[in-house]
Amino acid sequence: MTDEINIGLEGVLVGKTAISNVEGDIGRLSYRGKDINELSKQSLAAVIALVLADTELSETEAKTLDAWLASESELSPVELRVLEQLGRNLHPMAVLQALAPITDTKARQPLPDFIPAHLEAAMVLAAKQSAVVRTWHNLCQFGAVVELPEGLGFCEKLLYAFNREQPSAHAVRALETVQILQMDHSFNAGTFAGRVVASTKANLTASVGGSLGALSGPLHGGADEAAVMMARSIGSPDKAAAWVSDALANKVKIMGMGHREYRRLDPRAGILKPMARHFCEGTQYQELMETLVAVEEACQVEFAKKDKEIYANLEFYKGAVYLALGIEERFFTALFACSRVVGWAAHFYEFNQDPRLIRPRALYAGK
Ligand SMILES: CC(=O)SCCNC(=O)CCNC(=O)[C@H](O)C(C)(C)COP(=O)(O)OP(=O)(O)OC[C@H]1O[C@@H](n2cnc3c(N)ncnc32)[C@H](O)[C@@H]1OP(=O)(O)O
Ligand SMILES: O=C([O-])CC(=O)C(=O)O
Repeated sequence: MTDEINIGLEGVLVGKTAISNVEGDIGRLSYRGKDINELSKQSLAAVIALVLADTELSETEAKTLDAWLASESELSPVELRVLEQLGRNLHPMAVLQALAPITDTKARQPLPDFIPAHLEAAMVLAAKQSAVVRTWHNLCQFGAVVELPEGLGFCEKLLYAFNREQPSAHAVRALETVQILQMDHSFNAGTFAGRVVASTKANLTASVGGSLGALSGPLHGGADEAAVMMARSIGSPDKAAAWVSDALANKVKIMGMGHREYRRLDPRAGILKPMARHFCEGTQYQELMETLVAVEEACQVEFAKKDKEIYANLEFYKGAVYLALGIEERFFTALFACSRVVGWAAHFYEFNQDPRLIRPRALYAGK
C-alpha cells in the first residue's frame, strides 16, 4: 500500500475490456476490433449488436433488429404518466436519470433469435431511453406527444417526433452515424461510474442510473450542450480569437476541446466536423458552425504559443449536426445517453463476468 494520491486516476489501470479500444497516442478508436471510421458507415442496429452482443449481423438481421428496437421504443402507460407529472423545467438528463431505475425492461415482443436472450433488458432499455427523450421533448415543446405513423425505423421515429415531419433518409443516416460515434469509449467517467454501481451487485438499471449522472456534467457528456452555448454567446467568428484569448487568460475551459486520453485529434471529431459543415451550410446554423471553427483555430494558435497542442473532442462539432437535424441543445446530452446506454450495458455484463467490489482508500485528513 502506498500513500500516493491520484484523485483523477490518470493512467491507472483498473480492469480489462474487449468492448472498445481508445488509442489516444495515435488518435484511433475501435469497437470490438473494428475501426470507428468503418463502423460509422454501418447501420446503427448492426453496431448496437456488435457492441452489446459481439455479433456481426447480416443486412436482413440488422433491419429486423432496427424494426424491433423501433417497436420497443414505446413507454408503458405508467412510465408515460410519470413523465406527465414532472415539472417541465427539468433537464432531459434528470428525466432520464429519474426514469432509468423504474423502467420496465421486459420486451413486448420476442427478442430476435440472433441476439442472446440475456441481453433483452439492455435492448429494451436502449429502445425506451429514446422514447423517454422523444416524449419529454414533445411534452416540453408541444404540450402533447406527437402521434407517429406506423412503420418508422428506430432513429426515424425520434427525428419525426422532434420535427413533426417525415425526416429525409439523409437525416436519418446522419443521426445513425452520430449515435454510432458515441456508443462506447472504454473507461470514461460515465462507464466507470456504472462499473462502480455494478460492483455492489446492483442491477442494470441502477448501474445505468449512475452512468447517466456522471455523463450529465459539462466536463463529460454535458460538454455538447455547453459548446453550442459557448458558440452562441461568442456570437460570430470574428469575435472568437479575442474570446478564446480572454477565456484562457482567465483559466476558463473551452467546452468541447481537450481530452484525457487523446494526444491527437479525437477521430470522432474528425468525422463530425465535415458532417457539421455539410449540414449547416446555407442554414441558420452556418454562422454558429463558422464560430466553432474559429474557436478551434484560435485555441490551436493560443496553445501553440505555449508549445502545447489541443484538439476538438467528440463534443465540439456534434451539436452543430444535431441542431441541423432539428434537435435543440437542451436535448444533446440525452441523445448522447441514448447511444451510450448500449456501451454502459455492454460494460455491465462484461464487468459481471469477473466482478469485484470497487472500494478505494482515502487518506484521512480530518481532526
Ligand atoms: C465525451 C467526453 O467526455 S469528451 C470531453 C468533454 N469535456 C470537455 O470538452 C470539457 C473541456 N475539456 C476539459 O475540461 C478537459 O480537456 C478534460 C476534462 C476533458 C480533460 O482534462 P484533463 O485530462 O483533466 O486535463 P486538464 O484539465 O488537467 O488539462 C491539462 C492542461 O490543458 C489545459 N486544457 C485542457 N483542456 C482545456 C480546455 N478545454 N480549455 C482550456 N484549457 C484546457 C488545462 O488548462 C491544463 O493546462 P495546464 O497544464 O497549463 O494547467
Ligand atoms: O473517454 C473519455 O474520457 C470521455 C469521452 O470521450 C467519452 O466518454 O466518449
